[in-house]
Amino acid sequence: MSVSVLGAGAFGTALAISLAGKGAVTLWSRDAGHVAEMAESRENARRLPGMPLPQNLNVTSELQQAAQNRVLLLAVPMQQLRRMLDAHRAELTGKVLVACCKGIELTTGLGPIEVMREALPEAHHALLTGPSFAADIAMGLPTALTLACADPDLGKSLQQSLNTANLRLYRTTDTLGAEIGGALKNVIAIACGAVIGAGLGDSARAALMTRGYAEMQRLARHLGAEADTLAGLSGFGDLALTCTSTLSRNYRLGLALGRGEVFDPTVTVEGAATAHATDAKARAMGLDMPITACVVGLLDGKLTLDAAMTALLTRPLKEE
Ligand SMILES: NC(=O)C1=CN([C@@H]2O[C@H](COP(=O)(O)OP(=O)(O)OC[C@H]3O[C@@H](n4cnc5c(N)ncnc54)[C@H](O)[C@@H]3O)[C@@H](O)[C@H]2O)C=CC1
Ligand SMILES: O=C(CO)COP(=O)(O)O
Repeated sequence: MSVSVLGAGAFGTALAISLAGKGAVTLWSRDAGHVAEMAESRENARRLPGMPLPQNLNVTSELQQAAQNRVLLLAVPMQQLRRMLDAHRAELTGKVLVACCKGIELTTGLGPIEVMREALPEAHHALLTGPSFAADIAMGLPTALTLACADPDLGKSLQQSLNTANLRLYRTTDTLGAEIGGALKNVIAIACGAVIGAGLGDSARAALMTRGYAEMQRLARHLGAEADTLAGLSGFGDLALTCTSTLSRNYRLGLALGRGEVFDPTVTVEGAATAHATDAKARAMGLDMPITACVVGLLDGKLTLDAAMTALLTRPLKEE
């Protein structure tokens, strides 16, 4: 099955490089200048420098060309997904769309699968998510991800097509659980970065990861996802990676917050919008998500880290 990747950011480029080990791949960017640069240098110097593009990786800014393939990986940030679907409805109708983004849409509270179902019901939908840094994938280092698809037959077929020499795919039909895991781990990673940045120690981080995981499961159960999905790569796996590595942009934003430093606003940090979307959704549902609420307070400058820690440490005592 031939594949195209739409969105030539770090992740899209890394996936295209890995998939090119199996056969021809097309990588689309909306920016013709960027495509010309990549075609000339055989590198995506803007987003994934130092990783050569294999010869059978074709770069294009013509969506019609990329959309000749049936399977399209959508590797744009979560808050851009709907805009992309709306802009290219004609070309994307009837295709197999695999969202590769992590987050909750700010305006609707929906995850990537739900946004695709709403915006383009005339397509087939799946989600690729889990612990992986773009640079690791592009370097050929071993990685395992979750391929979530409600249709079990399509899920099996995508698992075969998208599995590569260094990208091992596990599948699930619980798309909601996979969405929640991938989205919320970024929020908890911001919190973990903040406590480490402020010098509050590894024990505090372990507490936040564990109680953050409880928050993720609470939301998943409330929305009808399978709590077990959260124990897999898309939840626990990605939480472990993102909360402990300075390669993570979400964790680095947290570090900057904890140190009182400014963070580059042009960097893609999915957890910021997702924290706001999740906090609003949890409040509307009457669900207790105190770490997410604290992250929102920190991001908005309405809560100091000291105040956030006091708020978390003085909550009523309860069973684990
Ligand atoms: N970078 C990584 O290591 C990983 C990223 N992801 C996820 O992949 C998604 C994308 O992240 P990155 O590639 O890292 O971001 P990035 O910031 O490197 O690239 C995003 C790309 O999307 C393009 N884009 C933005 N809006 C667009 C639109 N409306 N239409 C077409 N193209 C558009 C931009 O031009 C840019 O090339 C995020 O949801 C992220 O969480 C997942 C796993 C690993
Ligand atoms: O999702 C990722 C790792 O699985 C990448 O993390 P960041 O978006 O925080 O860089």
